[in-house]
Amino acid sequence: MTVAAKISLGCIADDYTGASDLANTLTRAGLRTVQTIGVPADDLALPEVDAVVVSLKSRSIEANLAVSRSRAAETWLRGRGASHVLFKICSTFDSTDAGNIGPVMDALRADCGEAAVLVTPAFPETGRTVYQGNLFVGAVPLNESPLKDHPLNPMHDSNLVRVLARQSKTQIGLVDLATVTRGADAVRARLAELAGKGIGAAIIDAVFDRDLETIGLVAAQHRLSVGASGMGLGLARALVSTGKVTSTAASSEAGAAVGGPAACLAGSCSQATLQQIANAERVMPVLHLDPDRITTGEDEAQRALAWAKPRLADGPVLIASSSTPDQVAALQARHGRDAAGHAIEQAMADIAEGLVRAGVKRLVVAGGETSGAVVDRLKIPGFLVGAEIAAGVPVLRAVGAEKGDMLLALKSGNFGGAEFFSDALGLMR
Ligand SMILES: Nc1ncnc2c1ncn2[C@@H]1O[C@H](COP(=O)(O)OP(=O)(O)OP(=O)(O)O)[C@@H](O)[C@H]1O
Ligand SMILES: O=C(O)[C@@H](O)C(=O)CO
Repeated sequence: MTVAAKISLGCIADDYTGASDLANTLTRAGLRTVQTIGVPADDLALPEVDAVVVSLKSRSIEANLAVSRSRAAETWLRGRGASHVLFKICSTFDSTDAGNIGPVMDALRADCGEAAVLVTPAFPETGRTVYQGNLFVGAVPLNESPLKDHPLNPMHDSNLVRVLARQSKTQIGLVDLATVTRGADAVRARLAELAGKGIGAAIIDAVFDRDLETIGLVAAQHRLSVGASGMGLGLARALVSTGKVTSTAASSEAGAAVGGPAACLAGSCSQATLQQIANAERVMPVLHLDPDRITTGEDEAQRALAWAKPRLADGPVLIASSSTPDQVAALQARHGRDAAGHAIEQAMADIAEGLVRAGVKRLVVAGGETSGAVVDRLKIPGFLVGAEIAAGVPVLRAVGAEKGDMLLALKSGNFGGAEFFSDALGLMR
């Protein structure tokens, strides 16, 4: 990839929707940003940028693989001059006791020799706040939120000091809100105190964007941080306010229209996505896939494509595998969690491939794993960031794609308003 100047910020995201969420935040904060799919090939030509977000699909894979892929991304980013690397995780800390946040953090920390790493999934714009190390999703603790029913990583403990300690080899400390409120020097002093005790990482509280700005000022002087888009916001604002980045991100190229047929795919089973699908039924044809048939190897993708193709000329369509938590649990009990998830992701990728072959140029995908499967199948190497559809979800313009110009929106399961699908298509011309 041609990145002419040294980049100011390197980011490794553990899924593709999370990467576009972060790329969106960095762009809005003024950093010229590109999102790449995996570690870029040497011949991928991209514009000069301040930040690169390397998207991995490493959230729910085996921890060893997540570590080796993250390390490869880190090597690439540091090789392009990134003195700070942000490991972007989910704002709801999606992971299991086996990882992958702890193992990846431990490996990256060892590689760069960081004494104590700041960690926060806070992203106040989407209702994710951290207080006394406990993550809140809106008004409720993580373990009472819909994340308790996540198909791949159900979250049953809201205390992130405990959650991360179960995954990491180092001890985990806390930098509390009272310290953050006293400012960057107080945070630095607390971090030094923790490092002095051999504590290698700390969950840091944040409730408002101003907390993230304080955190960003401290983190930017370190080599590594772990967090969601809020940490990105803090780092980006620190880079701009200290004059390390002087550019202003504005990519008119990313916003140019592509025309052509449009379609939406939903593999997320989050409460937000279920509501968005129900609302979409009022404005576009919706096909509900049969997850049992997919998991037993029936060709649901062909049925979906036969249904969609004749409708594309009349306007957008939506194809969804999404089910309620009870139905998801029942399917997983019959077929196994990973087998069911994988089969459905591959069916979604088959459908996306068929739709693009049929001329679709504008594609909205709901769900991180689902987006990963789709983007991989379409062999898209990277994205430029366009308009913001909803907090954490930008319009993306594919760069270097075999199929030419395409616009995509990759929606994290829980993001977006009730009319997300029509909101997205309204901005993807
Ligand atoms: N009806 C279903 N029953 C069981 N699993 C399903 C069903 N529909 C989709 N899945 C699987 O559930 C998982 C959903 O994960 P995905 O990351 O796509 O959405 P999400 O977790 O809501 O989004 P995000 O990671 O962005 O928060 C995928 O593996 C998908 O294949
Ligand atoms: O941080 C978030 O919540 C999202 O960007 C995400 O990673 C969901 O997959």
